[in-house]
Amino acid sequence: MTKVKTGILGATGTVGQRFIVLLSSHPQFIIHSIGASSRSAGKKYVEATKWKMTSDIPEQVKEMVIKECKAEFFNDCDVVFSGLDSDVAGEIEMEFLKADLVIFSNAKNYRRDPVVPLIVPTVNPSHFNIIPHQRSVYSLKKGMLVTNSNCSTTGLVVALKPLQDAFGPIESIIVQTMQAISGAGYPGVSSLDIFDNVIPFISGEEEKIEYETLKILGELNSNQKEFKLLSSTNVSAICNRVPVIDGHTECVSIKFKNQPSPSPQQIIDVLDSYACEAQKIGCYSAPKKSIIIRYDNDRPQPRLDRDNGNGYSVTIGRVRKCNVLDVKFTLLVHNTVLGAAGSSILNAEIALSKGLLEI
Ligand SMILES: NC(=O)C1=CN([C@@H]2O[C@H](COP(=O)(O)OP(=O)(O)OC[C@H]3O[C@@H](n4cnc5c(N)ncnc54)[C@H](OP(=O)(O)O)[C@@H]3O)[C@@H](O)[C@H]2O)C=CC1
Ligand SMILES: N[C@@H](CC(=O)OP(=O)(O)O)C(=O)O
Repeated sequence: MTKVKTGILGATGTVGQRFIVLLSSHPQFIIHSIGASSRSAGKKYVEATKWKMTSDIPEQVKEMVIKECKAEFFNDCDVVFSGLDSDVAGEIEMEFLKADLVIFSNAKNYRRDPVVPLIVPTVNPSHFNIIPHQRSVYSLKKGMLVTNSNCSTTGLVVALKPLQDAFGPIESIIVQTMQAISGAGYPGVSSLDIFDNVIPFISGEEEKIEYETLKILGELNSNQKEFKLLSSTNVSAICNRVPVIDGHTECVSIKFKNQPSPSPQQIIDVLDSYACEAQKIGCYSAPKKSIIIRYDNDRPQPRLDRDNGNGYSVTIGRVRKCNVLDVKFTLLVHNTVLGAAGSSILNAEIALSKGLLEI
């Protein structure tokens, strides 16, 4: 089988390193080109990177020379994954799109764009249907730009999607996050700030969760050209940084529009039996279970549950009645796997199976 040639932008960063690990053993994709800033360009990967993954740098990547993130250097890639800093992602990703390249981005820059889908692979792959329209807007033959969501939003929508499908619209969502340090990139939050501490502010995070949830759980109009955001759902997010390396924990309370609301057991049954499209079509990275339910009172925990489903599952526990809204629970998502690089990769697998990639 011909492997899909992939490029990685921001390959030296936290998300970029996760891309390297996940792609180095991928049966369909091969790492072909890597890019980062001009500080790293021209250097061998092993020399330019402060490697922070628990496995070693894959042999095939160590000696690769980092390129500048210019479309001309990635023209021969079938797919380009972006883990670029959002300060530069906007301009670079647009240059790549206009060069008719295929980009799967982790950055926030185009998530709100009316012709760019915001796709969590285990939730809303139907939003790929906007791609023909995007291609006509930008006069593209084979290129496209697909974003995946903010890492905390990712965990939240995985839990809400099956509930919305089964029980109808969700009227109110209140979510409090406890987000890992790796979410801030490298070197990120200083140890003097985060050790023995909790920081009750992550710039722009609450606004992203409150907006992105409505786009992802919304739908495409029947003409497949416009996203219809959920309009009658209120989302309130409170975000905290905590001294955890990987894995975002979220305490969620929700109220359904339709009353009487489902019981906690009905909620558990629906979450537990959720099978997403990526699983059904047999995508390589799709977890066997998108949602893993834990029944113990003290789970999920980041250290114990973040690698469930190789980091592609969301783990949910403590599902119970809420005395203010209808139901509350705690969830855990791996912020750099399903919350970042893994989502891009699984999105690319879905695009491949939908025939959207020209290889
Ligand atoms: N960490 C996480 O959990 C999540 C991150 N994201 C998003 O993913 C993206 C990457 O995040 P993260 O990996 O944490 O960030 P890092 O700061 O760890 O890495 C940033 C990367 O961008 C590169 N870069 C910086 N400036 C330039 C430039 N001028 N030109 C080209 N490349 C440049 C860096 O290269 P160099 O090493 O050469 O400086 C590095 O490879 C961000 O947009 C972030 O918001 C999304 C979801 C979760
Ligand atoms: N802000 C997130 C990570 C991130 O970069 O998010 P986004 O891709 O939405 O900017 C965190 O700190 O955990």
